Amino acid sequence: MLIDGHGRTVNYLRISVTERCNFRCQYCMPEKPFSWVPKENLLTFEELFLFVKVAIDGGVTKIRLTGGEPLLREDLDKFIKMISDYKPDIDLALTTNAYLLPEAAQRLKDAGLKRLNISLDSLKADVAAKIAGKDVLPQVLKGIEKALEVGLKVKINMVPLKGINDGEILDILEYCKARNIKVRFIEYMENRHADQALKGMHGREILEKVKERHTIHALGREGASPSFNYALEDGTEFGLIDPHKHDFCESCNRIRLTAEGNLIPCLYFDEAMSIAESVKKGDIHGAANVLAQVLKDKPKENRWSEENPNEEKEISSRAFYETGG
Ligand SMILES: Nc1nc2c(ncn2[C@@H]2O[C@H](COP(=O)(O)OP(=O)(O)OP(=O)(O)O)[C@@H](O)[C@H]2O)c(=O)[nH]1
Ligand SMILES: C[S@@+](CC[C@H](N)C(=O)[O-])C[C@H]1O[C@@H](n2cnc3c(N)ncnc32)[C@H](O)[C@@H]1O
Ligand code: SF4
Ligand code: SF4
Repeated sequence: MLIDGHGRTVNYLRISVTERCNFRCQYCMPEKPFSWVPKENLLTFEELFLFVKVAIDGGVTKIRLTGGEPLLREDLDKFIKMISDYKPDIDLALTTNAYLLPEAAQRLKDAGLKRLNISLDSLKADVAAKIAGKDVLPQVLKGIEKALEVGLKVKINMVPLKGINDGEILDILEYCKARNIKVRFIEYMENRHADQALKGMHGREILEKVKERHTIHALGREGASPSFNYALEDGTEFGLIDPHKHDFCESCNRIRLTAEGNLIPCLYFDEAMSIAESVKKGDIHGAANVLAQVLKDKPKENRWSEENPNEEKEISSRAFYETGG
């Protein structure tokens, strides 16, 4: 078992396979970064897999591939198959913007992928284009339908933003309800890479919108997930991810690995330690030692603070496109 310095069990590894993306979401990467990590600095899938084996052997039971946009990385299905063959019962999932899913979904499923979390912020083409920086909606909707058709389990992530897509919370809920998929509304997390003019919706405001049409009751948290779940009157479930509360940090079970081999103990902070040197040498013990050190130093909680008029809001300098969210 992997236990961190605060006694929490870590069994969830999120791997960002690329920081590149085909979208420019306002809350994540409104402009192309000044420079990408050069291709030669990326770890190969064989090198990443060496660490995956260390993590699985240590006690990781859930792996999520993310990015940037993970479907931009060539041969992703081969990496999925390597992990799935090594541990067939692993909870193996992917977070994607779905743009490339229409042609990729079947391959991902065949390779052993089990679940997909898909970002869908609007059902209006012009609003989706405003958020993502290009016309994406038709392709994203096609991607969702294809994923369902091939039998992948799907969840939807929506980030409600004031004055942009805040009027669509009920529509996205209806869209998901009709397809029997769960939506999680994510509070916008302030960070230095986002468009600084954005205003996120507070979890309380999101719930108020849902209550305009539904009666809801709280179900609670699902294990160590940051999502707090609710049910509508007919049993339809949805979730709220609210990082401005720190209660889910108490049971944090995750670490993050970037495409260049930085092992990140917490989504909020800049700290990281590299496994690149070890995995490039095939040094399993070296990689395990870096993992042990990162677990030891894992922060207790993030610093996104509750709305407090007397306090300036904390802003993370971590890029979501680098950590994979
Ligand atoms: N504050 C905080 N937010 C997180 C963390 N992990 C995920 N989130 C938020 O939740 C969003 C959705 O995460 P996903 O990539 O869908 O993964 P997940 O929520 O672990 O997915 P499930 O395995 O389906 O529960 C992320 O983009 C973040 O906004 C975390 O460790 N801390
Ligand atoms: C960084 S993206 C990577 C995977 C893929 N490109 C996607 O968009 O699903 C992962 C998740 O992070 C979320 N995200 C990005 N920036 C965020 C922010 N500032 N606040 C809250 N969630 C954010 C996105 O909505 C998405 O669900
Ligand atoms: S949220 Fe995902 S799709 Fe949007 S810019 Fe970031 S990495 Fe790309
Ligand atoms: S903010 Fe940091 S400590 Fe809290 S759940 Fe996320 S990774 Fe864990």
